[in-house]
Amino acid sequence: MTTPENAPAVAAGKAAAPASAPVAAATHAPAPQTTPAPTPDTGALRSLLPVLGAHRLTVLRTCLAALVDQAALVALVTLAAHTVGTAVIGHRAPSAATVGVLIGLVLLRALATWREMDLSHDLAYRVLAELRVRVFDGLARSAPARIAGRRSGDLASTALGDVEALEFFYAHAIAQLLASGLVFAAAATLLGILGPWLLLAVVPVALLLLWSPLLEARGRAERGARTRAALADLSAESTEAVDGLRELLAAGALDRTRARLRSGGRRLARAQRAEQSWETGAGAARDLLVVAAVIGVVAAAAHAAGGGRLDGAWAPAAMALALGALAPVAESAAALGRAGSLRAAAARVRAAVDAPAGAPATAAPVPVPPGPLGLRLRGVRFGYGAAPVLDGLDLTVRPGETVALVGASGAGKTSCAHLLARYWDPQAGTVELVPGDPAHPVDLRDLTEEDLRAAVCVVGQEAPLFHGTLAENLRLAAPDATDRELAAAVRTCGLTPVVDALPRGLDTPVGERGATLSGGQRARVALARGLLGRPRVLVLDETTAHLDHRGDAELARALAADLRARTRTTLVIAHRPATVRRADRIAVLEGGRIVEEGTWSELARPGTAFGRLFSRTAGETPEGPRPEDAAAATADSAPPR
Ligand SMILES: Nc1ncnc2c1ncn2[C@@H]1O[C@H](COP(=O)(O)OP(=O)(O)OP(=O)(O)O)[C@@H](O)[C@H]1O
Repeated sequence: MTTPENAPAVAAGKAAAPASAPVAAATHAPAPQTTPAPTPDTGALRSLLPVLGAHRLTVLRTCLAALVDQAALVALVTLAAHTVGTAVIGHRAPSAATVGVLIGLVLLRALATWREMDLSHDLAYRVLAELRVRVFDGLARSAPARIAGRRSGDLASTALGDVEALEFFYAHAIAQLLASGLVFAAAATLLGILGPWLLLAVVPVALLLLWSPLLEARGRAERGARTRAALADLSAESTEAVDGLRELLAAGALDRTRARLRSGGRRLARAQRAEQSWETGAGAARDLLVVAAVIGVVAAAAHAAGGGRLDGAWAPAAMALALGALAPVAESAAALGRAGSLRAAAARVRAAVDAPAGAPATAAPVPVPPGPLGLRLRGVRFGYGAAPVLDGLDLTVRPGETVALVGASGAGKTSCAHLLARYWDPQAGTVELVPGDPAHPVDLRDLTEEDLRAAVCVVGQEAPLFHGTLAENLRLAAPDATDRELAAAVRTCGLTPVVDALPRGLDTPVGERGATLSGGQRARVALARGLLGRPRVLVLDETTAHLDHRGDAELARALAADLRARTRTTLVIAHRPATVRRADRIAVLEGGRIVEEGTWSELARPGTAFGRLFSRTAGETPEGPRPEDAAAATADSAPPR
């Protein structure tokens, strides 16, 4: 199971990082963070090969086209050289049949090249499209465990850049290797028939060519890993800079950001340069080897022809045959080398594809009991690192009840909400839904994802909206919601004036992340979105923190008046006293467990943890709220229960 401790390491496909550190990485960290180049993973490319399984026929056709392409070339140059040799030595013009075969080979080669390119790219793009979805599935399955501590640009880099980099491997390397092996075997056999001694120049060079990528594999993998890491950092840095442009501008930090981008760009350029220089050098070395082999064949063939052991017309043909056989081997060696440098990309993709589920699916799901549902956390222990955030937490919210969960900042309230949404599983204890008959609770781990999402809805403070219309955003969790239901949710959440003021009402695009709405309006949309799914358990994590006191009170009134409120169970996480005061009961979280429970009047006494909390966090004594809270609470003439 993915635990908060191991998730980031699993995610990055690299050595484990301290689990508590990563949260800050998602923000606009002032200091540049660089992704360490992961250790090259020898099996990464191989492990992605099964993805080709669904495209066996295309793989076969691609290999066949590559084989015809390479064989046609070798046959063409060999026959052409033999024709020239015959013309020079035997003074015989080529026959019409020879010319016909030469023309046929040219056409066949052109056709095969086109077909091979077409098929291999079709195969590669289909495989990449599938891999992208698998990467997304892996990220979704393991979120937020996996994405905690990873920067969104880094994730985008995996989902797009790393997958894209593998195009070469799928489009060229595989078919190339297979075809060049077969063509070389055939050409070498022919050379052996012409004169076994010719093989002495060709076979050692072929072996050397194929051995060279293995020799330099480690170095290549390390250089490739450095490039992928630099690319991921630059992608993360750029994404964060664009996302936080306003904040950077306001903080006067644009120059520093520019400097960071420049330094990231230079780091990437250095890494790419190092790869490129090596590639160029290795290419030159391969060319030298091929030329040396061809010269060897020419010398041996000339010697044999002079000694009458070889028909002179075959001497140029032997040279062409050697060249034709070795050139694809050299290309395969280049492909193998390049594949080595793709191992880092493959490792990152594999880490995403194979990411363990943050909340593994159950093998034997149980149904959610009908009727109102309460919730219960029993003996829950949970933490992100060595130290637990929640330790032996017990909390029960009865069906239909509204409980306010309060605690100092960092006490673990949001962690409770995340356990209820099953973003994580507790390390000990259980999180349960409890029906009217408390003897038959169901553990969240025994529910299907679908049932859980239908029963429990967690609305956070920063629920982002998506690019699209307001209606599309509202229907996120309930795509089949009718216009009437939409209008009702809009009314309940006090969005009617907002919708009326929009140029196209509910069909108005809200901009990326809901940029055209205010924070309070976004919070209302998030709540309406949650209500449309008709959850039986609603968890509001500082959902109304962006609203003013009046808005908060209005929303509470509307929620209480909502027909389903009688059966809906609500856990409210809030700092605002007026919000807390409306709850039926208050639970105080301190030191990882619930230390006090009771109504406002029971707890609002000096000397209680609740009293200490509110005098500290709200500048208010528990005996009496501040004037504005008192006003809001009074205005709230219809407390929920
Ligand atoms: N993904 C995470 N990785 C590591 N540590 C985390 C993560 N999320 C929260 N924490 C830590 O867990 C502790 C509890 O955080 P949590 O968000 O649950 O507190 P909270 O009571 O909701 O705080 P607040 O009232 O400020 O929102 C904090 O110390 C926080 O730094």
